[in-house]
Amino acid sequence: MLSHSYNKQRKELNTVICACMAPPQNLRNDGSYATKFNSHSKSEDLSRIRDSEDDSDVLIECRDVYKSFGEKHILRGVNFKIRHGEAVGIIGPSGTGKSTVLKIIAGLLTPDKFWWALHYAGDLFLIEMLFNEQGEVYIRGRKRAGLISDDEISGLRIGLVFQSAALFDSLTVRENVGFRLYENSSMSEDQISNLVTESLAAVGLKGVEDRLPSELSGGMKKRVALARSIICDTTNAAIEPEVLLYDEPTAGLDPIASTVVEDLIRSVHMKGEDAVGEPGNIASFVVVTHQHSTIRRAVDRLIFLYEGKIVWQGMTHEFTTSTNPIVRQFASGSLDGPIKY
Ligand SMILES: Nc1ncnc2c1ncn2[C@@H]1O[C@H](COP(=O)(O)OP(=O)(O)OP(=O)(O)O)[C@@H](O)[C@H]1O
Repeated sequence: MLSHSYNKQRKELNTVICACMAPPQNLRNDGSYATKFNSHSKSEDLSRIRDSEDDSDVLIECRDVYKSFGEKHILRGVNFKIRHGEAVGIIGPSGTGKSTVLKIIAGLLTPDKFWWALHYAGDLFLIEMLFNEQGEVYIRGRKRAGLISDDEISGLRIGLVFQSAALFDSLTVRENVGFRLYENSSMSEDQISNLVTESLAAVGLKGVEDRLPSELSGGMKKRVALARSIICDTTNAAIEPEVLLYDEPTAGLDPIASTVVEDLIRSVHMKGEDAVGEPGNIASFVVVTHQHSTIRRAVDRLIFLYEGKIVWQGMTHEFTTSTNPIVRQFASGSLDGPIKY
């Protein structure tokens, strides 16, 4: 039974949650559902994937993406591809635009090269504005034209798991986890409730369905957010390939809780096995993180963002042996080097 708070606030919350987590549906223009991808074998060499000329397995591509906030030019031509089956980390100094990249991929922000500057000339303030090319985001080879409501983008669900877990305080865990299905599926409350319990079990939580977020620890909240991001409509005929974007999933957690979350992220990936022994349903994932343990444990490939550009890409094991001075300084935490604070 849904709580009074749920019914009272569902309209307002639906607006928010659609922006935060409801990904584009898996419908093609002709109304049919997109088909499943071919899976890569577990032993596939990711460096070969990275260097492959064949782009048929590219799920997301950022091509020369720019983003400014007023006079702050944050992204200055970002290029990378995320392929089916990949586990990718985005790292780099604070304020370099990592979260901004995730929000652009998720459709919460659009790339732009619009900026303004305020000049003072005599008694006058002059505002200078400039529009220019903005770069492009491609989802399975199709250019994203607008924000997340853009119906043209189909065939790939993209979920963003926020650093803060972003649970709705007045809703129970069940309502938080099942929100997307309560709003967008034809499933009964009982069916959704069963799926919620399954999703919670997949992330190692039991018997918390009726609790409010305020009754959970920080680590439990992150797990609930993860359960919310992996729940899917089982009455939907097609299994939708899905990409999850995690924004600093282990920030603020103690080392053991971090390990739990890092393993959970791996477990819901298609190459992993969740807490109840089922294969994960996440095709690829991208993690923004500052934590070395998360870099080592949760991802296979790294993208290093610095001053709005990608300055290094490599496999995780190459990170600590890189001769790139920016990467070396970041990996060692040294105050000496090209990165200035
Ligand atoms: N909506 C916004 N309006 C104005 N400035 C913004 C907005 N979002 C981000 N910024 C600015 O853009 C810059 C990059 O922010 P972003 O959160 O992407 O960095 P980050 O690399 O994820 O940083 P951190 O590692 O500290 O989380 C920061 O200077 C931030 O203040």
